[in-house]
Amino acid sequence: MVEPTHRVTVRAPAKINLHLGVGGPRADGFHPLATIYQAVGLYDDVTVADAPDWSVGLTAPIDGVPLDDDNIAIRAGRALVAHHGLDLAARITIAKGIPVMGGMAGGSADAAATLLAVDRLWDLQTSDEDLLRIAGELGSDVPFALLGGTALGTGRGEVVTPIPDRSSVWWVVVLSDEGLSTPAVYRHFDVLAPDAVADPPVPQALVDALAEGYTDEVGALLHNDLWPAARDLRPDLVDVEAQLRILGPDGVLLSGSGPTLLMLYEDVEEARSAVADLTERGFRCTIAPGPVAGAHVVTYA
Ligand SMILES: C[C@](O)(CO)[C@H](O)COP(=O)(O)OP(=O)(O)OC[C@H]1O[C@@H](n2ccc(N)nc2=O)[C@H](O)[C@@H]1O
Ligand SMILES: Nc1ncnc2c1ncn2[C@@H]1O[C@H](COP(=O)(O)OP(=O)(O)OP(=O)(O)O)[C@@H](O)[C@H]1O
Repeated sequence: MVEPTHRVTVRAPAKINLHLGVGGPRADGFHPLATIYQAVGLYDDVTVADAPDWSVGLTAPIDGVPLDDDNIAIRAGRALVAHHGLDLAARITIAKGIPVMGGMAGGSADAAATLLAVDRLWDLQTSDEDLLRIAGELGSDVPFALLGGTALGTGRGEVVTPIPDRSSVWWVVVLSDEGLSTPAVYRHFDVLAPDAVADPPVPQALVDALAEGYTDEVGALLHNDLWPAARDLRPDLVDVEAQLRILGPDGVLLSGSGPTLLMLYEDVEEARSAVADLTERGFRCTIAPGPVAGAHVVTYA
């Protein structure tokens, strides 16, 4: 008789920040945030299978993704097993669809996917509260990758509250050949904004526009406090941003800590023609819908 394969695959989305309000650094070095997250349709698929030891691999090699204990997916797997006081291990395989070091939280998506996959693999029945807490300990963006949809993020980004979003939009994701380091962007933010407030305000007008599904207003209200720091570190982004605005999208935005840039479209045909135009001019870009679901099981065997 053939032994059953014990294997679970979880899909987790990329995120963008429709609003990223950043305050001055706290005593622990992290920055207080008031952010509106949205999950968008670029995904990593994470498969976990019983194994004698923890290990991680990619379905295709990608520079910049560690394949040792530094990989956040292994840290997530170990953390959940330790939480339950168990001595179990898994082989983790990641199929990456989210750009690496693009400010779209690819590593965070892998951590969230691994938490859910490991929970299901061994039927650990972790409560949502515990999963979100462990996620927050792994990284500021990880809880949102579990939640998906559109949400308010506070604290250092790890405290997430779903908000109503009746918009249904298309993002043209304009990639960069080189990544940007998140800590470096935050450090430069501190230089540029030494008087940043301790408590950045919730962007109520954007919250209301999302609840009503008014894409035009959402486009006009997109905002990222890290943009001045990112464009200082990567001056080439200034010209790219200007070229994107000329195409007349409903909005343009730096994704998280960058360097990925985003164009907002309500109409998918307009988004497609922007991609065709930009591709012809040598840009690397793709389309992603938003909002989409958070981490979810796709296969169980
Ligand atoms: C830029 C964003 O993606 C916006 O959602 C996040 O703020 C970054 O989230 P993340 O990559 O999950 O960040 P973490 O892994 O928690 O922290 C990485 C580093 O980013 C900086 N960091 C992150 C979050 C935050 N609120 N303040 C910070 O200063 C710190 O230097 C920290 O050492
Ligand atoms: N599973 C993983 N996938 C990608 N990067 C990982 C992973 N585990 C650890 N890392 C490390 O995390 C760093 C950030 O990678 P990631 O692709 O998550 O960046 P990002 O999308 O800019 O993140 P964020 O938007 O959360 O700041 C990389 O330099 C890489 O060394």
